[in-house]
Amino acid sequence: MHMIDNALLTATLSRAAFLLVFLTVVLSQPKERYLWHWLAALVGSSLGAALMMRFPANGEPAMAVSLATYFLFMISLAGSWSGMRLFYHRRIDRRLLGALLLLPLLTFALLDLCHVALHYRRLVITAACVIPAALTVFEIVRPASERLFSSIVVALAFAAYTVVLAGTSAALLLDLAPATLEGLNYPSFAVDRVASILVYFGYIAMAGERANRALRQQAETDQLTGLANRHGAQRALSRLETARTADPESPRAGVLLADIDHFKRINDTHGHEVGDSVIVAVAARLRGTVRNGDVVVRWGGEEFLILLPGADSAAARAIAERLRDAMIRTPVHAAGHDIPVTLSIGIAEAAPEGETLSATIVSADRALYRAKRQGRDRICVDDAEQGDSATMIRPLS
Ligand SMILES: Nc1nc2c(ncn2[C@@H]2O[C@H](COP(=O)(O)OP(=O)(O)OP(=O)(O)O)[C@@H](O)[C@H]2O)c(=O)[nH]1
Repeated sequence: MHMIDNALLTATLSRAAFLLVFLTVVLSQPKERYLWHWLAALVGSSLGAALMMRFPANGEPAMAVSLATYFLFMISLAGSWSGMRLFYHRRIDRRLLGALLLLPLLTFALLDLCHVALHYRRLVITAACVIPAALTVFEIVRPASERLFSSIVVALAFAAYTVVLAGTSAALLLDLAPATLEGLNYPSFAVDRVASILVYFGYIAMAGERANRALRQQAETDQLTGLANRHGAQRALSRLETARTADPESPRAGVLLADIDHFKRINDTHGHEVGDSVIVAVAARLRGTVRNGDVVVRWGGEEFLILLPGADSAAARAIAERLRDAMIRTPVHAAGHDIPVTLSIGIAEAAPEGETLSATIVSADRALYRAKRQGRDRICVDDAEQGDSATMIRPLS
């Protein structure tokens, strides 16, 4: 057996093993269309490698075998590209996909009819392979809303394919490489061995990384309002806390706890679904009233935490007034009812070198409790600077 046969045989067997693993991944998430494209790509490259074993080392196989083999390799590269587009929620241009698959084969057959030397026919196929390989790299590196760590591995693999294919094309064009299978394939085999492993595992890692992110996002998001939930708030809290600890001169941060007044009555009068709509409307109003860098959290049932990085006490009070006014001015419209909603708000300030943010939230909660006790629809400030050891709770309205 030739060395090239050995190489092809082991490449084919290892591809078949990877394929089996990948198949289980696809079947576990059958709705992810990109996985089916990548599966087609992997099947294409496995069958292509198997068919290539039938190529004579120094000659040319039957035309049908050549075309079938090159078609499978085109499926492999074009499927990688189309799968990558679907992965990033991009539309696939069917005409481009068709051209990537068929144009090289048509050109190869046409050149054969015109008795063009094998050398140049193989050049056409090799050069055509560069396009989908480079496009796949482009789909990964172009700006996207989602950056996945594991995609780097796949991008590197396709960059290697692009370089080797382009290099082989240049060598064929300049007559530097023999058009024999051995001459053409030895450099690409070495790259293919490594790159195919990166691609197979990279695909699985990309799908897994995205699924993990989605799960984490889900766990940290309140499903009713779309705001961060208490669990999700921990990340923002530790980010702010780290910044405060690292820089003793860091700006203050305002902490507000806002609670809908007499919410139980709203539920009892209008029903739980209307109650839900009120919570959603209040969440949207809170989010719409604060700045982009501020953090709004659904802290509990009808309670919201608002973190205002950089806001001193006066700024936090002004924002709390704005929130309270926004609620008073416009009743919430839900299920045909205009429901008046008021908020009680507790404020505390995390001063530089002062208490931790978690402790500040406890202070804001104390101020909120006082606002409730004093009649609701009001703002109270837990102002440590006003007293010595005891904390002053000052109602603002
Ligand atoms: N519809 C709906 N109700 C909720 C949700 N979460 C909590 N609740 C209800 O909110 C009500 C809160 O009642 P309380 O804690 O007594 O507070 P309140 O009626 O707003 O009175 P104060 O806060 O003292 O002004 C409870 O009846 C909870 O069942 C939710 O997601 N949807």
